[in-house]
Amino acid sequence: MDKQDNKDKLRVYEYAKSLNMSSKEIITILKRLGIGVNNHMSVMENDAVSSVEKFFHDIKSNAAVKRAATENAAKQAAATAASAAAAAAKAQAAAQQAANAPVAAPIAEQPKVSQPVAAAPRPAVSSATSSTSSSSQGGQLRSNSQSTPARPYTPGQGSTSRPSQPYNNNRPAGASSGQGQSRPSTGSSSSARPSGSSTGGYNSSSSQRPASSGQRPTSSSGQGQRPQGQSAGTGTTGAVNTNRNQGTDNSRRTFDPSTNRSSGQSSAPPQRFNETRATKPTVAPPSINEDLDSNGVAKKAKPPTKRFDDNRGGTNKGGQNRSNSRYGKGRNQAPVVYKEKVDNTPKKIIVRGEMTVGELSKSLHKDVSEVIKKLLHLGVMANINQELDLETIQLLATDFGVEVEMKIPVDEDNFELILETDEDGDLSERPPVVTIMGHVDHGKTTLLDAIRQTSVTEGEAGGITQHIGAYQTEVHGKKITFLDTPGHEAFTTMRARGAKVTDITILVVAADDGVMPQTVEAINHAKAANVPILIAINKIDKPGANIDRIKQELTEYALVPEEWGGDTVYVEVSAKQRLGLEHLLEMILLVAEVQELKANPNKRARGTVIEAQLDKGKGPVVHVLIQNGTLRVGDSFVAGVCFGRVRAMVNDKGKKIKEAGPSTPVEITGLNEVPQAGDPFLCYEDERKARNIAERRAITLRQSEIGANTRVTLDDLYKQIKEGEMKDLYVIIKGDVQGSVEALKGSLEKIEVEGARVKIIHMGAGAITESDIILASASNAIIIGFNVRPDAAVQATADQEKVDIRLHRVIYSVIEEIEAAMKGLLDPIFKEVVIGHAEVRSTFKVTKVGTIAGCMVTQGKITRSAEVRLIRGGIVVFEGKIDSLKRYKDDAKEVAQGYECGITLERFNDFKDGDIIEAFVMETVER
Ligand SMILES: Nc1nc2c(ncn2[C@@H]2O[C@H](COP(=O)(O)OP(=O)(O)OP(=O)(O)O)[C@@H](O)[C@H]2O)c(=O)[nH]1
Repeated sequence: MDKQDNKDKLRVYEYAKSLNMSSKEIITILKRLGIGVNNHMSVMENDAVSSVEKFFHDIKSNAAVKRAATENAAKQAAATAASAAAAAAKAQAAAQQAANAPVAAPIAEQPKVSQPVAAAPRPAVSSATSSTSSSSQGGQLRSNSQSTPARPYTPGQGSTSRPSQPYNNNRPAGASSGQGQSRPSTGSSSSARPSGSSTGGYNSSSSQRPASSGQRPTSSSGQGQRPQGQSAGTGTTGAVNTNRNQGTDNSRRTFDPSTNRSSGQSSAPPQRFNETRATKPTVAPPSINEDLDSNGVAKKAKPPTKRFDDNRGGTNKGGQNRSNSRYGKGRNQAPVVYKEKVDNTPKKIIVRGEMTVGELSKSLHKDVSEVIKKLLHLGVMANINQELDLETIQLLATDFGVEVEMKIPVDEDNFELILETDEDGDLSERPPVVTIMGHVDHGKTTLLDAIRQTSVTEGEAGGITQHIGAYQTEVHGKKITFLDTPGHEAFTTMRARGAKVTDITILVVAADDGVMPQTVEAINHAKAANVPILIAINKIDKPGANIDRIKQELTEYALVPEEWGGDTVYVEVSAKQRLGLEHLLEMILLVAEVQELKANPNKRARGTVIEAQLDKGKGPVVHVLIQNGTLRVGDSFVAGVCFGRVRAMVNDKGKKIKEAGPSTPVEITGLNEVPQAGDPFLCYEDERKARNIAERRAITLRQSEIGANTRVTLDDLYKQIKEGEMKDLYVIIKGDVQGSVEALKGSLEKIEVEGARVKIIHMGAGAITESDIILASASNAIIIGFNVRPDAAVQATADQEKVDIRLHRVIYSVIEEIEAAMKGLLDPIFKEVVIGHAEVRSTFKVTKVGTIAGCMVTQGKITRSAEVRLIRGGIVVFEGKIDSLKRYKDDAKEVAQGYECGITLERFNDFKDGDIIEAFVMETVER
C-alpha cells in the first residue's frame, strides 16, 4: 500500500523531468515560492505543483506585457532583416508582411531574450536531439506527433501558439532573410509565412502535414511531401535534421534535398536552431504565446502550435509521457516552463587570492567560454583550470562591469613575519632591553649580579626570588630590562632563530686585560645585529687597570669614545666594588633615549621566549619577554610550535601579576609543550585558533627541516647571487696565525664578481669554535678555516646549523675557490669526508721505522687507505698519508671506534700525546 503511495507521489525530479527542467531549477522556484523542499527526491504536493504552474503563468503574463511594449522596435528590426534577406520579390513581400504582422514583433526580440521554453525547455541542441530521438526513439513519440492534434491540450496554453512564434520570434535577422530565400523554393508555403509568418504558413503546412507543420513552417512544400517523423526532425534542427533527413528519408523523399537543405539551413531549421540555442540559457516561449494572444493572431496559429508543442512534449523523453499521464492535465501543460534570462552578474566579487578560470567564471556568474573569450581578447590562451593572477582577475572583472574587492588573507602561521604597524598616538615609551657580552672572566656575571643587587636593595625586600632569564631594574623612575644570560648564547642563538630582542649591548672589557678574541667576537655579533654598543670598562679598581689602552684598542673596531670625537659611550665601572653602576644605568637610558624605543601596550601581546623548561610541578614553563602589547592571565597564545593559555604569570621578582606590558620579562605556565629559546610568541583571540596555528607551524617546521638547506654555501652561491638573493658573501675567517688571517682578509675583500662582494664579519686566530658556527648561522655566513679545523663537536654543530666550512692550507686556493664560487664556476669534483678520529695516547720510537703513535679510535674508523691530518689544539700540524696501521703486531685494513691501534705516518714522526689523527677520504660530489 505504501509502495503504491510512493509510486503515486510526484517527486521533484520527476516533475522537473516532465518540464524538461532540472530539479535544481524546480527547487529554486519552490523555495522562492516559500515551499520547503529538501532535495530532488522530495515529494511535491498538489498545491506545490499548482503554485509552480501559477508561477510560470505569472512570468508569462509579465513577459507578454513587456513584449508588447517592444513591439514597434521589433517590427522595424524584422523589416530590416527581411529586406536584407529577400533577394526575391516574393520573399520581400513576405518579409514585409511579416513585419507588419503583429506576430513579427518577437522576431526582433528573440535574439535578445525570450525563447520558447515550453516548446523547448531544454537547450536547443538537446531539443534537436530530442526531436531526433523522437523520430528514432520510435513509435511512441512519432505517434505522439501524429496524434498531436488529438492531444489534450488546454486551450489558451502558451504551448499552442508556441511553435509558430518561436520560429518567427527566434529568427534573427539573418535567419529571417534565410526564410525569405528559402521561401521561394518552397513556393506555397512562402505565402503562408508572410501572413503572420507563423500562422498562415503553419496552418497551410499543417493542413498538409498535421504532425510536422508546426515544426517546419518554412519548407511547407517539402514538408508536405515529407513523412511525419522526418518533418518533425527537420523542423527542429537545421543542419542536424538535414542530415537525418538525408539518412532517413532518402529512400522515400520526394522533395529536393537541396530544398530540404535550404529549408534546413536558412529557414525553419536555423530558426529552430537559434531558438533552441537561445533556449539554453533562457526560455520564454510562453511569452511568445502571450504575444500572440495579445495580438489576436496567435489564436489562429494555435492549432499547429499545439501540435508542435505536443511534439515537443513528446520529445521530452519517454518518461515524460508517462508522467504526463500520471500527473494529469495540469501537469501535461506544465512543459510550458519559462526561464527568463536574468542578468545575474554580481555587482561585486570578493577575491581572496589567485583563482582558476573556472572559479572566476562561477563567481562572475558567467559561462567559462565567455571568460575564456575575454582572455583571448587580452591575448591570453587559457583553459578552465588556468590560474589567473590578481591583476588578470581584476581586469576581467572590470571588463564584465564587476567590482573587485581584494581580501587576501594574511599568512597567520608565520606571525613573526607580520609587521604590525601602530599609529604614533598609540605608542608609548618602553624600557630598553640590554644584553651583556664580553671576554671570559672580564666580569659579565659579576656586573649583572651587581646591577640586580642594586635594584633589589633599592626596591624589594626579600632578595632575589626568581631567575627567569631576565630582570628589570629601575633608575630615576625608568625601567631597564636586562637579559640575564651572560655570554653569547642568548644573543646569538636567539638571533640565529630570527629573534631580535636586544636594544643595547654592553660590552664588558676588563681594564687590566684589554681587548681579547671574545671581545672582538662580541663586537662582530652586535654589529651584525645592528645593535648599539655601550662599553663598560670593568675592574677599574685593579692596580693594572689601563683605561686609555682599552679605549685605544677599541677604536680599531670603530668604537671611538665620545671624548675623542666618536659616538660610543664608555663607562668605567667596578662590578666587584659596585663603582660606577649608577652612571652605567644612566648611560643606558641615554642610549635608549636616542633610540626612541616605543611600543603599543594596547594590543595583543607579542614577544620572544627567553627560556623554557619542564617543571615537575607546573608542567611546561616559559620565560617570555613581552615586546609589544600587553599579556594578561587567560590569554591564548602560540610560542614557536607550542600553544597555551596563560594560567599564571609571575614577574622577575617572583610576584604573581595579572598583566605585563612591553619590555617586561615574565614567567608563564599553561603551555602544552616546552618551546625553545628564541621562539616567537603571539597571543590569539581563542585557544582553538592558537592550537591550529601551532600545529600548522609544527608541520611547516618539520617540512623545512627535511627540506632544502637555505643557508648559503659556496656550492649554490652563484645561484643565489644570480637570483638576486645575495649581494654580499658573509665570511668568517679563522686561521692559525693572525698574519695569514689578515692576508686572507685583504685578498678576499678585493674580489668582486657579479656585483657581489665578500664581507668579512668576523676573523681571528685560533680554532673554529661553536661560537663561530652560531655567528655564521645567525648571519648566513660561511667559515673559512685556514690551517685550522673544527673539532668533532663543532663540526656537529656546523652540520646541524648547516653552516658551510671551507678548510684550506694555501691562501691562493681560498681566493680561487671563493672567486670561482662567485662566478658560478666552482666545480669541485671531490668532497672530503671525514671517516674517523683517533687520539694519540702514547708514542714509541722504533729504529728504522720512526715514531709509532699508540692511538685510540675515538670516533668512526681509521682505514689504511685514508688520508690523514694531525691536529694539535685545533691547528693542523701535518697532512699526509698513513704509512702503517696495526692492531698489535698485525697490519690492519681498518680499525673501528673503541679499539686501540698503532699508526705511523709518511714523513712525520713528531707525535705528541693528545694529538688527534683525523682520517678522511675524498668522495666525488655531484653538482
Ligand atoms: N677586582 C675586580 N674583580 C672583578 C670585577 N668584576 C669581576 N671580577 C672578578 O673577575 C672574575 C670573573 O668574573 P665573572 O663575573 O665570573 O666573569 P665572566 O665574564 O662572567 O666570566 P665567564 O662567565 O666565565 O665568561 C671573578 O673572580 C670576579 O670576582 C671587578 O670589577 N673588580
